[in-house]
Amino acid sequence: EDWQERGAAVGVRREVAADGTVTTRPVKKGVKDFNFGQTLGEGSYSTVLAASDRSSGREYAIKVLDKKHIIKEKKVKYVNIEKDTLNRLTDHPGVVRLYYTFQDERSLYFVLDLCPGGELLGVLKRMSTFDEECSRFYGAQILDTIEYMHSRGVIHRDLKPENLLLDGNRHIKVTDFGTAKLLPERRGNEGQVDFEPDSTSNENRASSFVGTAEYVSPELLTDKNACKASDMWAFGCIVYQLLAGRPPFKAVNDYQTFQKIVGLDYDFPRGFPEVARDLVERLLVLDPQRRLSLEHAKNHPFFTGVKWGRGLWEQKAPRLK
Ligand SMILES: Nc1ncnc2c1ncn2[C@@H]1O[C@H](COP(=O)(O)OP(=O)(O)OP(=O)(O)O)[C@@H](O)[C@H]1O
Ligand SMILES: O=C(O)C[C@H](Cc1nc2cc(Cl)cc(Cl)c2[nH]1)c1ccc(Cl)cc1
Repeated sequence: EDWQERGAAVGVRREVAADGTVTTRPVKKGVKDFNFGQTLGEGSYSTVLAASDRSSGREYAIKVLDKKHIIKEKKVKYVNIEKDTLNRLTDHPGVVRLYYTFQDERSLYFVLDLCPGGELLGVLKRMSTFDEECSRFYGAQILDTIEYMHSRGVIHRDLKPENLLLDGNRHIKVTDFGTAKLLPERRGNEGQVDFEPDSTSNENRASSFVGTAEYVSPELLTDKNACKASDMWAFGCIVYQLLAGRPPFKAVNDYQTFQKIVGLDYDFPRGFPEVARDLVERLLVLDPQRRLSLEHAKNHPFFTGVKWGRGLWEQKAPRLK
């Protein structure tokens, strides 16, 4: 497919100044501004291609969505949520960056950070399990990014190793925000009690299921309400999976997996490090209000020695062993 044939379109360049102020300048970016390369992967409604900006030479991943398919599959809402969420999460190294969006008569385009390391899931499968040092490093980067997302009023709702990509330095980039929940943007979301019901109340909530069976929180299964603590549940499942090589709740089908979750039916393999076991046990708590908070998780002994903040993102990723 020759991507150059498409028309140019209006995109928005967002600039974040040193003091964090974000200015958006409309720049005319379109298909013609990029050289498209290999296909990096396919989603249900998307193709992701490597591409380079013809003027700067800079490399990106461009996610291309077919408009007809999006409309037919009733995914317009998800695409616009993904765009709005990525536009809210512009200044953290752990979130995949959205540089431009544009469209032409046939497709929508997201110009994103290129993550040449692929999915964390793929790396984990090749390694079978991560050792404690690697699990601590990746666990810390994921937790640091969850803290940032929550501070910006974003609940991801589908955290899982497939949605954790690795950049050129093998650092984490969280992606796939189409099913995120955006809390109303208020100054400083911290400490905000976010048990406010979802935009649609229970009875007329679209019963469309959010999330992926193995990582979905019990509260989403029982009262359909996701909250920030739901991301902490998924985080607990991910830490368990890094060290065990499989998620804690996995059965022959989704229904059986749900049964295991609501029954807290899981156990640790022999040799699972005690300090990590304690962290996971405090995260995989059925009552979201009794689940380990983000702050307490950061201070848990499993993360002893982690330099939180900028240092975490400037250090070399540990060799995968
Ligand atoms: N920024 C990126 N850099 C490199 N590869 C990427 C990037 N974003 C996505 N990919 C890869 O492209 C593939 C498709 O990703 P995409 O987000 O379009 O769909 P998906 O979310 O994986 O699938 P679905 O839409 O069914 O959930 C994925 O396998 C992912 O590994
Ligand atoms: O906010 C904007 O810039 C405008 C549009 C909004 C938008 N226009 C659409 C047209 C179609 Cl056919 C489908 C979707 Cl999901 C559409 N979303 C847009 C353009 C590009 C991308 Cl990647 C997302 C949304």
